[in-house]
Amino acid sequence: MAAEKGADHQTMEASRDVLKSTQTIIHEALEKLGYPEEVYELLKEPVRMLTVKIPVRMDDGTVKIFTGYRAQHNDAVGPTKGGVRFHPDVTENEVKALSIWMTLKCGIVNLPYGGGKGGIICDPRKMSFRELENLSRGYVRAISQIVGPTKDIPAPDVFTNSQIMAWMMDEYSRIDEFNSPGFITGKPLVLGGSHGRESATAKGVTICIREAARKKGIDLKGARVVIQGFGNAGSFLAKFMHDAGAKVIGISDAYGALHDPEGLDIDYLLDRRDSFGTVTTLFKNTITNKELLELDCDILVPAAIENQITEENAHNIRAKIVVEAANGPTTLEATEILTNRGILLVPDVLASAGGVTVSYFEWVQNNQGYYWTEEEVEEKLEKVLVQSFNTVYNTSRSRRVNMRLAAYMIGVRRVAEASRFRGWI
Ligand SMILES: NC(=O)C1=CN([C@@H]2O[C@H](COP(=O)(O)OP(=O)(O)OC[C@H]3O[C@@H](n4cnc5c(N)ncnc54)[C@H](O)[C@@H]3O)[C@@H](O)[C@H]2O)C=CC1
Ligand SMILES: O=C(O)CCC(=O)C(=O)O
Repeated sequence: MAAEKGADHQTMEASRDVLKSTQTIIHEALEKLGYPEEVYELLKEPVRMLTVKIPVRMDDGTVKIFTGYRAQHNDAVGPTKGGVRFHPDVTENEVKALSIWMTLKCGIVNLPYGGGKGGIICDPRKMSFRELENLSRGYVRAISQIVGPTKDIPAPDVFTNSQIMAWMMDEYSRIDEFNSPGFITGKPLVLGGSHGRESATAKGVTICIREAARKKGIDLKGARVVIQGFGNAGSFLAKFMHDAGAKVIGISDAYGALHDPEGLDIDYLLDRRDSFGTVTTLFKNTITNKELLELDCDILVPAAIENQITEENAHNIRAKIVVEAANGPTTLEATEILTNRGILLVPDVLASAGGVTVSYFEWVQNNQGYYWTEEEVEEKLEKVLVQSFNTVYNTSRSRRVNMRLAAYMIGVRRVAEASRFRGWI
């Protein structure tokens, strides 16, 4: 019995290894497209992975050594692109998987980039402003040889923001001896940021929710929405859903969740949340993140971290549509369970691509030195995401595969073709 339990545990651990599960779907997508095995061999891991040690003098005078990563999945299509995550649970495999997802996202929304991603094992919620600045600058010094406006362009992700992008841009500009706004995206507007970047991920998710709701015949007005995570993606999304007339009945952060079947006071929560997306600590009547995911609702949006919907809770999900704002929130097994139950799952590599799309717009504006209005940015984003949603949806119907596999087929084809034309495979 004990041995059986051990085996079960191992299977569960494997199903939560985001790199392994991504590799499994890439393999399946390439097989469906008829590519030979060597294409998989090239695409199953990043072509480059740098691990760095970053010494930071802390406010108490001690020196702490942080570990950071930068993964560059594949640059056949163009320079690599993707955010930097500051989180205590960052791992090498997670960063690798995140970089692969960036390649797929860029392929799906048709951006001239490959995928990259970075991460530092740290807890910014427990660090001072000065310590965070030193860590951000130290990271850029450590990875400076492999990044740059035409090589690999970072951006924000979990627990990083426009201030951190500004420090990183300034540090790179010193190393480059040049003012280099195109080195990084998600910057403050005064430093060459783009209108609409801050809310872009949530805008993209909103467009996907709207399109998915149409397909399912759900009216957004009055629809009950649950959102896990109240940071950049989750909080803007709550606002957009509220503005669209939906009822946001549940939200959460790393410490717990809030539920009100009549609809939460989103404006109040937005006003009270801190810069790390924490708000539930202000309340007594909280529920757990686990309970939040299983609430009766029409639309569920995981917008926090990986492996939240698993084979353990997928049977209990009561939403009609699940739209992944977070990267990797649903395991392979859970994807199958939800699909078999007739729940429409809009995958991360499509639903969360609004962020990198407007990052691309920011980079284009930096390169041309001419800036667009918020309306121009929004109009362009709308076009890209509606088209991408329909391409993935139609592929999933015509090839009789779920939306995740359809999205992978579209994303992986682009990088495979670029690698083939370059003569790499
Ligand atoms: N910021 C962006 O432009 C993009 C973000 N994403 C993805 O969206 C997700 C959220 O990212 P952001 O909103 O940018 O991050 P953020 O740092 O602004 O907010 C993160 C939110 O998740 C919560 N959280 C953290 N650890 C948690 C845990 N263990 N359990 C439950 N909640 C937890 C935090 O309390 C916070 O509310 C991530 O998966 C990220 O990779 C995807 C595309 C672009
Ligand atoms: O804006 C970007 O370049 C990347 C955003 C990101 O890291 C993501 O989509 O996961």
